[in-house]
Amino acid sequence: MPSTLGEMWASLGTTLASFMFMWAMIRQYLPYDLHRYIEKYAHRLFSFTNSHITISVHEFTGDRLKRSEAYATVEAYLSANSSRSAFRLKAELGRNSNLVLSMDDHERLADEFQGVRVWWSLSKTGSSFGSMFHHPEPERRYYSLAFHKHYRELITDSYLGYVMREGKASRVRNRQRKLHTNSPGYKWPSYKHSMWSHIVFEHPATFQTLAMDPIKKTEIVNDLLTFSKSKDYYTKIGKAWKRGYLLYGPPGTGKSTMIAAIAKLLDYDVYDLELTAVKDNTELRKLLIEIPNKSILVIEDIDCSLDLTGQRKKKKENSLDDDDDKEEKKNPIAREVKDESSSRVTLSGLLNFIDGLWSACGGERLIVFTTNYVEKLDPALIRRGRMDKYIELSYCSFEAFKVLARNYLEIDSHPLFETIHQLIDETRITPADVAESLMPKSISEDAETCLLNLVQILKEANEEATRSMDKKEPKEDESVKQDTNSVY
Ligand SMILES: Nc1ncnc2c1ncn2[C@@H]1O[C@H](COP(=O)(O)OP(=O)(O)OP(=O)(O)O)[C@@H](O)[C@H]1O
Ligand SMILES: [Mg+2]
Repeated sequence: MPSTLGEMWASLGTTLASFMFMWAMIRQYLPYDLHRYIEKYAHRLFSFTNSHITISVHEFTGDRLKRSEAYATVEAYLSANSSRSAFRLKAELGRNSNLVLSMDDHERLADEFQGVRVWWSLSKTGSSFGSMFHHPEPERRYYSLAFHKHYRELITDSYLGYVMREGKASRVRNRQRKLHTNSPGYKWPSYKHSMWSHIVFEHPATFQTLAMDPIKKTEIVNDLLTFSKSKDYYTKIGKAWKRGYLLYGPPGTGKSTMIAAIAKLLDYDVYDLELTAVKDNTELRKLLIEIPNKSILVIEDIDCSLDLTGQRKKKKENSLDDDDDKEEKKNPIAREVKDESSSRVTLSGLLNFIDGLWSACGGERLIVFTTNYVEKLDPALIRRGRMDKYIELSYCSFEAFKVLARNYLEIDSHPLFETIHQLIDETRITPADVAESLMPKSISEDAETCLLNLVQILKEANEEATRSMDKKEPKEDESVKQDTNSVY
């Protein structure tokens, strides 16, 4: 008898799942009012007779701003099962260029947990095309889980937890690191349009290949690893789980390279925020909400991204005889176009973004600013608490050179190392320049030729520096200033 009852429930479940599947297909082609009407009465009718429960997991939540983590996790969990039993699958590129399969729209599949059968289906509402009856509605996907009401507790208490755990593990296994950037131009963001667009991030830099003082390097690596394991600690001290890094130093000293190395070390995604493309503070907040955990938010060259002090605007407002202002007054359309194209992100908006209330949504997040001119930054932006760690990337030391020699020439020692040691200590040369001269320019060039190349460049740079020092001797203050800002 129990087996007959079991079979009956199973067949009822299958019928119900088939019905839901058919309905999801049909409703796309019906006018919006009609399918809402049918659904309303169908639900009422089913609630009298239905012995099954359905749980939906929608793709977008939180006022439709953010893709639901639960949805992505269910998708990952089902992807492992779907490749075995679903008939229509979609494929996406996963880690190491492997294809990851998941069920396609309007597909369904059965799963079993502790001898209980459940049914998953993927449905879609809305469509990108309009019809003669209605306007196009944005597409929204959702998974439905159907099971017999007899197993309510088992499914809600155990099965869903199991799906989440398995799904998360599968996401980690198949995850590919991505480089995201904010995409301007979506005036009316919709369900389909994320505020960010991305590509797969395969930067080869690691901390091993990064040329810098080894003690400083170990300290940074330890700091990062401690951060990534400190969830409980941050909760205990009542602080949002995030950390700010300010990387500063002359161009070509490895700031961007270090960001790539951090992403690799922690297996985080990179969100490269182009501040000048952000329309205003509201858009900035939306961008922040979309950034998931385990990510690095990067704002490069923060000193030239925007006029963050707001002073330029004030100055402009005051100077009525400014040519541009006159032009704008004469031509209101020109002003409008200018307003549209220029960003209205303010310093206070950015500070709120970093450590205001909004910054606490999500966790395990690094915020990295880079600049060539740390002294130009507003102190409010880089005070402790906002930027927790300042890292100076400077000119190439002998230790850093040794790392580059290992990377580029695969050597740990050479008779020329001593000469290079002496010269490099007296010269201000960036790791980028050293790297360039160490790179063989043809297949016939061996390590010695490359090292001689470097010796030559170091000597030239030294002579050049002495010459310019001689010239500028009388204006000592100015020369020091220029040296710190020099561009190689
Ligand atoms: N510390 C370093 N270790 C290893 N390679 C480096 C280092 N610094 C620079 N390089 C090499 O020089 C190139 C330029 O470096 P990178 O883009 O990281 O400099 P940056 O400090 O970000 O410069 P900018 O201030 O102009 O953005 C890199 O592609 C890398 O090959
Ligand atoms: Mg850079």
